[in-house]
Amino acid sequence: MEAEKEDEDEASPEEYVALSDFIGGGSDQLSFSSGDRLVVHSKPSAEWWWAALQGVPGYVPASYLRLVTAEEEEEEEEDVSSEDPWQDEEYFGSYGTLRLHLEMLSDKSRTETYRQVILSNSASLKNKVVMDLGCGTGIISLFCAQLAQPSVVYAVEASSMADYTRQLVKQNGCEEVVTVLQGRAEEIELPEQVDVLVSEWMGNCLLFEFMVESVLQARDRWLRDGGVMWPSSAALTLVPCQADSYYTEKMAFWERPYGLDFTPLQPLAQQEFFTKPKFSHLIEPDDCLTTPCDVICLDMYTLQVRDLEEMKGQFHFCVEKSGVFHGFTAWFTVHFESLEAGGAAVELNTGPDSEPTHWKQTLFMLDRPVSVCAGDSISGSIVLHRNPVWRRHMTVTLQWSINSSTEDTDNCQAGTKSFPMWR
Ligand SMILES: NC(=[NH2+])NCCC[C@H]1O[C@@H](n2cnc3c(N)ncnc32)[C@H](O)[C@@H]1O
Repeated sequence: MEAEKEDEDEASPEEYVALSDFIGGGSDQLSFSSGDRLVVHSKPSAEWWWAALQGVPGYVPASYLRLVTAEEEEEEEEDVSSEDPWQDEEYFGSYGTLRLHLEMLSDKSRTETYRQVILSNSASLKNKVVMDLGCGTGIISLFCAQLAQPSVVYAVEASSMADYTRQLVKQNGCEEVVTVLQGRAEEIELPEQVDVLVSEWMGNCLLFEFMVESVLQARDRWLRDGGVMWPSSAALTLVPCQADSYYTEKMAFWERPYGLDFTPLQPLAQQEFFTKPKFSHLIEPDDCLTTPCDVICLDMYTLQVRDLEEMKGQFHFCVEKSGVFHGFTAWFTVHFESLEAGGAAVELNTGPDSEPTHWKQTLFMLDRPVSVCAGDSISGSIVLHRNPVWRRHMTVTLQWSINSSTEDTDNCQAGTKSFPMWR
């Protein structure tokens, strides 16, 4: 085994494709997005390999990578446009493994909220027909069968996880109520319309992955008139914020490392660390410079797929305390209306004042921080522009202007920046 390993270390570089996103911890780990191509130079251990992404070297977790086959390389020579704009192979491939399901099931705030929705609507769910879109391991369908008496739950799952979901349904004695259908929700056939369409479709910054498109198509095809969407509505919330520790870690670091001046690297640092949003950011409530504001609100009954191409929101923030404006942080809240008229809605809030979730929050760093004072205002707009080619991706464009409250300076600092998520 040893000899073989050494041989591998000497092997010529090989090209691998990333099966899902990875955020590198520590300075020598490489971050990458699902679908990225990495060149693996050496395999010092089974778990961690030394690789490069667009020339930037670092350690990568071997389990996230799949060797690019000779056929794929040939295909690329022939016709690069053969790439699936939905990247379904990588997307459903990653959901065919346990890693993401474990992350979602371990997220108590998320999973308990869906359990609470079922529990608080238990009586109204009696004899109802339910569709669980993108059921994954089937947790929501199992809650329905365990906590209520629907007549049937159609648990739809496109990835290979569906085979295991059937076993879990049987293992928990729910096969009378829950029917697992493997396939894309846009393509499967249900035997009947549904009274309730429940799904956990929210991605980073609410929309990344654009699974919401599948939910809208299923709504238009399978939700009966008067049927209920869970979630019923969604809101993207934004706040101008400080991000001093992140700024220090990625930018200020280069000022005096070990007494040396490394500032010529700062343009590189800005490009590498501040060009894309930082997802899984945890903002402290104290980092908020103003009261957060809902900038985009989605009504799941009226939202149309065409609306997803470009969603815009305006904002006008009043700075409540002096500090450094490093960027904006975004998160989302979804609401589940009660099946009973007038009943209380259930809310899942992924913001800093709620229990942390696996989504955490998303940080958009400005190129240069700006000092602001209480009384200043930060006005502008946010545009979520869906990627016309890569249909699960989008670009978030923020435009802002800062109006200083102190009369003597009429400096109205303005700026705009576009952040790809992730292509
Ligand atoms: N909240 C999210 N961002 N992701 C959590 C739910 C994702 C689950 O839905 C499945 N899934 C996603 N899209 C679809 C689809 N169109 N049809 C069936 N299953 C799907 C996917 O395979 C995974 O098991």
